Amino acid sequence: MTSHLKKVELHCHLEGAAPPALTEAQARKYGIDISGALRDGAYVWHDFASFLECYDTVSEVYKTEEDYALLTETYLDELATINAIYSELIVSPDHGKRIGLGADAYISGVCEGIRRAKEKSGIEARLIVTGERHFGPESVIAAAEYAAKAGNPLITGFNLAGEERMGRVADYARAFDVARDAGLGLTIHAGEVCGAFSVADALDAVRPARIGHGVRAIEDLDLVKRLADLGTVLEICPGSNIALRVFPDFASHPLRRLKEAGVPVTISSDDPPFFHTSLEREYALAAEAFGFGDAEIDAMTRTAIEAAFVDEETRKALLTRL
Ligand SMILES: Nc1ncnc2[nH]cnc12
Ligand SMILES: [Zn+2]
Repeated sequence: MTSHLKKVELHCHLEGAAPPALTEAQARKYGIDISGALRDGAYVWHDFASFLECYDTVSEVYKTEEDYALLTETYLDELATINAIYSELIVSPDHGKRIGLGADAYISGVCEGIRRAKEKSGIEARLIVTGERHFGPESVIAAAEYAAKAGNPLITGFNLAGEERMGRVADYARAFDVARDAGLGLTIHAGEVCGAFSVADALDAVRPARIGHGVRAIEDLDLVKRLADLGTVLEICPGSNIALRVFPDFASHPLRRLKEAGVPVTISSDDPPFFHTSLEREYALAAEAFGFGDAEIDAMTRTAIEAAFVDEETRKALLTRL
């Protein structure tokens, strides 16, 4: 039982957290046929590439500032009911631009959702702006420049997501220079679809404080030691990894082995309804599938707070609440 534990998540894509019922209502509101991406209350995809397509299709039904406020508020309200005290949401102002809403209105809607949720439950949230590899290096640089110039105190990090098989991390390094110079925390999706080399790439080209997933580092034990020595924090999303068949089952998932090798690990949900999961289930899995006790799970939550992209005052307050 992990329902009583305080929870924190460092890795959740905002549009990836859209509840199917809300997406259905949005599609109806705009007269959009969503049946290719959402059927019988579940998102439809069959591999990583079709998951990314489904994700982009779902994103299309969130169109206005208020749609984004509602989506953010809905997700954070749900998190608050399971004892979550902090969430970092991965957001794509680029998407706001693509749909004609504009990056500022997109972010402003998300911030309004954060404000509403915090007013009700006290839940804290911050935003990690992401570039998407499959839209190319120039769009990733533009996302970093937007994040750097926004001057929005809730934007505290920069990420690289999307099709991991497209290009190498070095192709996107300039975007991370921009983000680093602006004082943003850095994290990169790596070692999810591609093997250990992509995690090594991330360390060589950017050396981020955190890596999204990173689980396939287990294929190279020297690299695992390097992660442990550097203290690079992994944002591990076991349910996502099983749904995307990165590993065949929880018994072969390396969460425990990475932790025992001294790599700082944390638990997140990634794109919960797409992967038939939730932060609540990920915490339950930590106990039931991986055999961690309450104290070990609390220690991972503490690691997450210590690695969070927040100001020191907020970090201290979160540690006190834990
Ligand atoms: N798990 C994932 N990996 C890469 N890009 C993503 N975008 C949304 N979810 C993602
Ligand atoms: Zn992700």
